[in-house]
Amino acid sequence: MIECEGLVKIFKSEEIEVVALQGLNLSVKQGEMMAIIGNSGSGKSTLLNILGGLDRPSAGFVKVGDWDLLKISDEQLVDYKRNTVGFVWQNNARNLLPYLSALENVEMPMMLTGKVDRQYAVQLLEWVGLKDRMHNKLHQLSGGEQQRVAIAISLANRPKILLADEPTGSVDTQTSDLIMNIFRHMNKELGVSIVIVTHDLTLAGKVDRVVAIRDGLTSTEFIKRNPNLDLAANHGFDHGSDLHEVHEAYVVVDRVGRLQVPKEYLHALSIVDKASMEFDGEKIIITAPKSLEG
Ligand SMILES: Nc1ncnc2c1ncn2[C@@H]1O[C@H](COP(=O)(O)OP(=O)(O)OP(=O)(O)O)[C@@H](O)[C@H]1O
Repeated sequence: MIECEGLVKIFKSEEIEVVALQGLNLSVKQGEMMAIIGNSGSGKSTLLNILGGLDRPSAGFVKVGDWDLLKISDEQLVDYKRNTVGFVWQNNARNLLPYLSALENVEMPMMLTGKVDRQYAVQLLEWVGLKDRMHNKLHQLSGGEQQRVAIAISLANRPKILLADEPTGSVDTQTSDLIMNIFRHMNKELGVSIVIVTHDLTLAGKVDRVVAIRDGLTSTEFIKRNPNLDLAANHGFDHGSDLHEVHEAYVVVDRVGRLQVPKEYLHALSIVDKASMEFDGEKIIITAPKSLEG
């Protein structure tokens, strides 16, 4: 569904050039629900904005469904944004119209594509638990309820992928759990792929696969050991828990064999620009460069 290879994004201004993504690889399957984690500035939002068609990649390869996002025309991009991807932001004011009711808000994107389907709009609001409130104006709803309307809106045009940037960033733990359950339900019910960007490890623990981004590259991949642990996630897997408790961690190796060694490891061994590497038949051992004079 999503294929990124060697994806590069450079932001240029008069004084500086920032390489936000420096050859990132990522693959997401149809129907998968996964999370992307990373520190502030690691490139998460940049990646999501490219996948959402809000920003153009600089180089590399990125395909979503049938669309090649490097080659897509401006006209096709409008179609892509309306029909292929849905977006949920932390600050939901971006997709909501305060003077309209919840139902009218969900029908708005449908109107833009000329395909209003009231029954489906009501169904979406039922799935997010707001059927009883559908005729309320947005300002009559709480922040958490508005976020749930935003999820219904993002799915109005039946996108194949839902992109969520810190979707639970400004709600309490209870609402955050509710929102994650809604995502899971939508994922199962509609088969929509869901990519959640977050720096909340508790939240990341509730999906099957987590990919960590470091310095604009995918560095580590965590895969759930036992999907049935979902149950555990809902009952007590909570604050302070570490992703490692339910996920197996893997370092990402790209097609040509590159992998990213964590900075702290390199620092601990005073490895700066080169290292020695040995293979003992079972393990690959990386050490500080062995002196040639030795
Ligand atoms: N429009 C822009 N112009 C210049 N630099 C940018 C722009 N957008 C992002 N950057 C830079 O690109 C890098 C990646 O930023 P990005 O917002 O993708 O990180 P992030 O992982 O989403 O961080 P956060 O969790 O804080 O949102 C940062 O160094 C950031 O300063």
